[in-house]
Amino acid sequence: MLRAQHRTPSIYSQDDPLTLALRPPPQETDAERRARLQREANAKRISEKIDEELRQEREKLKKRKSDVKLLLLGQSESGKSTLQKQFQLMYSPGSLESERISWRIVIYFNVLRSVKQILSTLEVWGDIDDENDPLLQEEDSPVPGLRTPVSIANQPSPTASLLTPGSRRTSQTTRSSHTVVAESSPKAGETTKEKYKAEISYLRIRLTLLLGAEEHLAHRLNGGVPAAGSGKGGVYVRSGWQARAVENSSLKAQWGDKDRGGSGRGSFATEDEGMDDLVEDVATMLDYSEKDIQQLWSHPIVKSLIATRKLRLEEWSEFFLNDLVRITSRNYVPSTDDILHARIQTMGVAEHFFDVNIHGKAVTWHLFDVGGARGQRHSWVPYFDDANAIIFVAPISAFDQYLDEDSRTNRIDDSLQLFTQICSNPLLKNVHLVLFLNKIDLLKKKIDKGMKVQRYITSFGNRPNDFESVVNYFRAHFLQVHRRNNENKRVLYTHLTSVVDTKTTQSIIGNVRDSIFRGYLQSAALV
Ligand SMILES: Nc1nc2c(ncn2[C@@H]2O[C@H](COP(=O)(O)OP(=O)(O)OP(=O)(O)O)[C@@H](O)[C@H]2O)c(=O)[nH]1
Ligand SMILES: [Mg+2]
Repeated sequence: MLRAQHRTPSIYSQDDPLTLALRPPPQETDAERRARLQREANAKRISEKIDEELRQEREKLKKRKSDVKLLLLGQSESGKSTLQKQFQLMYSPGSLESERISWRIVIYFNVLRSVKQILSTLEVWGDIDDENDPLLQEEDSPVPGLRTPVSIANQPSPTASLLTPGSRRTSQTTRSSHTVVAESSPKAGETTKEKYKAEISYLRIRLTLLLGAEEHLAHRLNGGVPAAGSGKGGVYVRSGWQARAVENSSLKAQWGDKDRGGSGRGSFATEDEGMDDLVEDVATMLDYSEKDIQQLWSHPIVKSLIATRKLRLEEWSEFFLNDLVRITSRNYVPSTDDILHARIQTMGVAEHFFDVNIHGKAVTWHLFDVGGARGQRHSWVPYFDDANAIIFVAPISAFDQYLDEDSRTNRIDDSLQLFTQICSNPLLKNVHLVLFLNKIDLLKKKIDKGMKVQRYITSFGNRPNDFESVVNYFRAHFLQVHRRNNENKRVLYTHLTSVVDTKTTQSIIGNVRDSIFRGYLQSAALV
């Protein structure tokens, strides 16, 4: 049999070294030949698969070139993820809907953290002796953790601090306008403080078990991996956690959640049992503990500590603690407002896609929501070179706050420094730039409460301490940073925002979308 006749003719010359190398061995047996042909066929299939993948990748890349890439940048807690949720609500409401239930774990975690924070502050209060206790004496007194006020200086360079320390040390205390009122009179021989102490100890004991769950929730949210450089608490989530939680829930539903009754009160579900068991346990315990948390939250001592700013809860604590009956109810489903107020740090960079229809043209937008803590900022850079637009989010309510990562740095100072770096970065010089001066609702509240900007930022001087003057003052500093780092004469689009406010934020998003899209069409030379 002349098998050689059936060989595929070589495209290489007989002298070609490759042909020589690939030439079958001279004394090849039938079995060897079959094995060799099988190997060659396999290799060909793999090679074709790789070629196809490369082709698809090229196609994808080509397609992605025409997509809009929008980065949300800013320090931690500035409101980037909240803004991303508003985009999601506007352009992909179905996906937010499917994630809705998975937000329970974050909201429960936020509630438990707040309760824990209240109790740990009360522990310190309990140690103060009566004579020096301002809560019982109604005297003004300095607050622990006092910091030096800062002065916005005139030197916006990428590295220098934009806020330099002032000389005066100032108390952060405001005189309490609240009088401590006991709910019932002390028993014979008992002082008001003793009575309060007894009430708090009682609540502390009753809440011990519930608070034990906080650590488990944190562990679950973190995925068991502690985050370095992510600031206070270090509880963060990586991209796609909601989808994983939803997947987990539907798996549970599919399998009938057989062992639900197994984890008794007081023992938390272990990691292997899935996310639902833990969340359901916490939900049940919250339902049981609602009255105790309510009592703690409305306790005169807690109210007084808040009024005198000795207890400084997180911004979102009040939102949840004021609505405990609803949140602790057994059938609780987070509302959209709850989701917008829920707080969990972002780790790394989370990419979200939306198809945006504008003037009859559908364009895919990639929204990159980054972790803003100092230890996270290095992960932004790989996304700079093909970004089309940036929304820089700066919380201007933060004039009295300091970074969790560095308690000496005023948060407005940090925002100004970061904005300087973004404006002056050569990789970003052609990027469409939008500035959100965010958290204006909280700024209004602080000013209405009588907080003085000058107390924290000395260069504010004797300007009127009203909302408009404060906003103008901060806006002027951001505009100055932009002007001094604007060789390309690019426009800066500025908006005053409160991104938890859906109505106004969505109208601003529409505005931003149009301006980004105009720039995009021009650069893509489509108009
Ligand atoms: N009242 C109010 N709260 C806001 C506003 N913007 C954001 N928040 C809240 O501030 C908290 C922090 O917001 P996030 O969106 O998580 O902050 P982030 O910039 O993503 O923070 P990182 O992920 O750590 O970088 C959340 O509880 C939000 O609900 C606002 O304009 N007003
Ligand atoms: Mg975030």
